Amino acid sequence: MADSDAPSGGIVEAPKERKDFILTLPTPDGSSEVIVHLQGNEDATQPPSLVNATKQPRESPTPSQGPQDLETHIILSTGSGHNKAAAFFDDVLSPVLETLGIKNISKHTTQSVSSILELTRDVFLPKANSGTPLRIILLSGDGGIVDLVNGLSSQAQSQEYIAPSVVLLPLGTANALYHSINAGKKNTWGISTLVSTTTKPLPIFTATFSPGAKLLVDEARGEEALPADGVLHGAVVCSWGMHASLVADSDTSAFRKFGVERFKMAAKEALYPSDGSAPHAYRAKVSVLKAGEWTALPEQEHMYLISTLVSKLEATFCISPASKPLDGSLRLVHFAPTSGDEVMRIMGLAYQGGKHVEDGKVRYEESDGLKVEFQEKEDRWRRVCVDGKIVRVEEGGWVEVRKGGKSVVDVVVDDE
Ligand SMILES: Nc1ncnc2c1ncn2[C@@H]1O[C@H](COP(=O)(O)OP(=O)(O)OP(=O)(O)O)[C@@H](O)[C@H]1O
Repeated sequence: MADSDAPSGGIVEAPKERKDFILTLPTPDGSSEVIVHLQGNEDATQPPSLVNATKQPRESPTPSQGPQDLETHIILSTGSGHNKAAAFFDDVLSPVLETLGIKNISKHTTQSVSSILELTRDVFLPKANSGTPLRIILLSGDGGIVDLVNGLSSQAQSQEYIAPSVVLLPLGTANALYHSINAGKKNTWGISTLVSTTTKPLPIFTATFSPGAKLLVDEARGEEALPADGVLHGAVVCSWGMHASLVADSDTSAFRKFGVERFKMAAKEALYPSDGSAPHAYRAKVSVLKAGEWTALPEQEHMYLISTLVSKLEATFCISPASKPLDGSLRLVHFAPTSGDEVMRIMGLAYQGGKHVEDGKVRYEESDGLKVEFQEKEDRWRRVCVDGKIVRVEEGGWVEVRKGGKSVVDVVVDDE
């Protein structure tokens, strides 16, 4: 999408150009290198295809430092994005791994919405707790990583706990974490990190909900209890107001097939109600935590409220330009109710490298936490988004977000 006329809600029209690119990866034993030739998709939001992967001896072999000795798992999240994880594995990843000589990988294919959480609790957590270093290659969107984080946080970690290393391959819709970690770099779809040995702890936040809050599942047809302590962990954003409503309203299989367009479609309905009324003004007492002190915002009504650990919500949608990859800072982005056109204008600035934060209507600041005490009667205005998951809070309830919490996974990043 042309930057200047981007609609709100995180929508990008893909550039219609095809670009080939070549990656050179050392084999884990250091003796050879693999030349991976990929053909970019015309639609840049869709994964590339493999032209070929060829191996050649290295001019000066380096001693083995690669990740070949680690127990490695691959997760294919078949419900993510355009449902391309399994095809990407077969057509691209599997031949590349084979040429690299990386074998003995356990492959897990999701069968349901809870597959990653169950796998994490049943397999990864016990291994990590017993001190086994794990490498997990994750083909999913942000939902996969948040399931890993919550699964690994579901019980106390042992003294021997070793945080699994996670290689992120962005096969979801928005892939906010991946695009934020790799901001300013060429999108290699994570292939460049397959043999990296550099890892960084993944910063997280905790969102604590008032009793009775429920996780909405199955296109909001069902609901599940939250963990007993009411805590969800996130690595991307916690939001309420317009952003959470757009994510929730467009999380149906009917909308999902449109990719990132789904947010735009939901935005039209939310910002221009068919009865001609103004967009909903979300009512709550909102407080911000800084240096141990809570301060209430002067506004009682809100439109947009996000607490974010990342800079980008999509490849080109920069919600927090001051956030640096994996720096652990939490930032608030907020504005009060306004017209649909104004929301479109402000959100359009986010596509211009995050210029919305310079707009007089937008509050943008670093904080240590956020508390929302809801003053809404209708359920639909009390929906909170944690990294794409939707939690409905009870009437009179609240959510409190705080940065920090024990990092339970390390993210594999490009070796320098
Ligand atoms: N086989 C499956 N059946 C049902 N649900 C699935 C299946 N595989 C994955 N899912 C669910 O689909 C959702 C995919 O979320 P994920 O965040 O990975 O992708 P996304 O929403 O397209 O991307 P993003 O969050 O980056 O926009 C998750 O809730 C996941 O549990």
